[in-house]
Amino acid sequence: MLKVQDIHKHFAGLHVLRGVSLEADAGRITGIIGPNGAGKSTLFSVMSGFVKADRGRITLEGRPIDRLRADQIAIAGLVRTFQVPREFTDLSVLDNLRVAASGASHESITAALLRPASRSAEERRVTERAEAMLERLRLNPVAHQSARTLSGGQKKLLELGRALLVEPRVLLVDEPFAGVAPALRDQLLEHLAALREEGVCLLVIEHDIEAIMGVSDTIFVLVDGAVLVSGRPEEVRQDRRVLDAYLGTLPT
Ligand SMILES: Nc1ncnc2c1ncn2[C@@H]1O[C@H](COP(=O)(O)OP(=O)(O)OP(=O)(O)O)[C@@H](O)[C@H]1O
Repeated sequence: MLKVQDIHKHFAGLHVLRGVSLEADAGRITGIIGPNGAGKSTLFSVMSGFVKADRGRITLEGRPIDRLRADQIAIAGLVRTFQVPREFTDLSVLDNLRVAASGASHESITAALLRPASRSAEERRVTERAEAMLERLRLNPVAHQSARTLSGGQKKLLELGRALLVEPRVLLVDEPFAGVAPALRDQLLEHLAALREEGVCLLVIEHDIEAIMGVSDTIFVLVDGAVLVSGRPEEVRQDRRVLDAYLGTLPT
């Protein structure tokens, strides 16, 4: 589904990505781990078009996407979430989801403006999709609260919901469990597993090694801007080079 080949990126003389290549399949969870500063989030930014690579190629189902803008890449089917959720803090939870649902609307703005009657039908459809997502994420009790009042875990759920309303085929999830209480962490894990069942191609960056090893089909270990090791979680866990990269012990 997603093929990343030989990606390089410099920031002000710092060689942050040094020839990263990886592949990820539909209906699979691909975990990306690595020490702080390894380049994991930069890799997501490059894949999703927020940052342009200096060199390299990215294809989505064989179609090159590395020259597209972030919005064009989202339309092509690849969407990312952020380590620090980027919700609209002044809007309610429901309205945050409505904005995401309207962005994903197939009806063009022009058509809606030309046919006002259909606009309210479109608005109803947007609200219905947002409400269905509220339900799916069990965020109904906080639907009318402003997003800034949410807990860390609820913000991660909202961020996931906003991404899902774009109906991605490839979803990049950046540190879903950071700052999340155990109960919501389990809920987030369930959502990731459900999305895999639905055939979404998931790539997940995570420092919680136990959680990511437990849910991933394949793990890539990024160290100093390059893939050090990849494989099934149980293989990666025992790899000497991985243990060395983590100074002898894998964090939990
Ligand atoms: N926009 C930027 N300008 C300059 N340097 C940057 C920029 N973005 C990232 N970097 C640098 O690139 C390196 C890799 O950062 P990145 O956030 O991709 O690492 P990471 O593996 O995601 O780390 P963490 O696990 O701590 O989130 C770091 O040294 C960081 O300071």
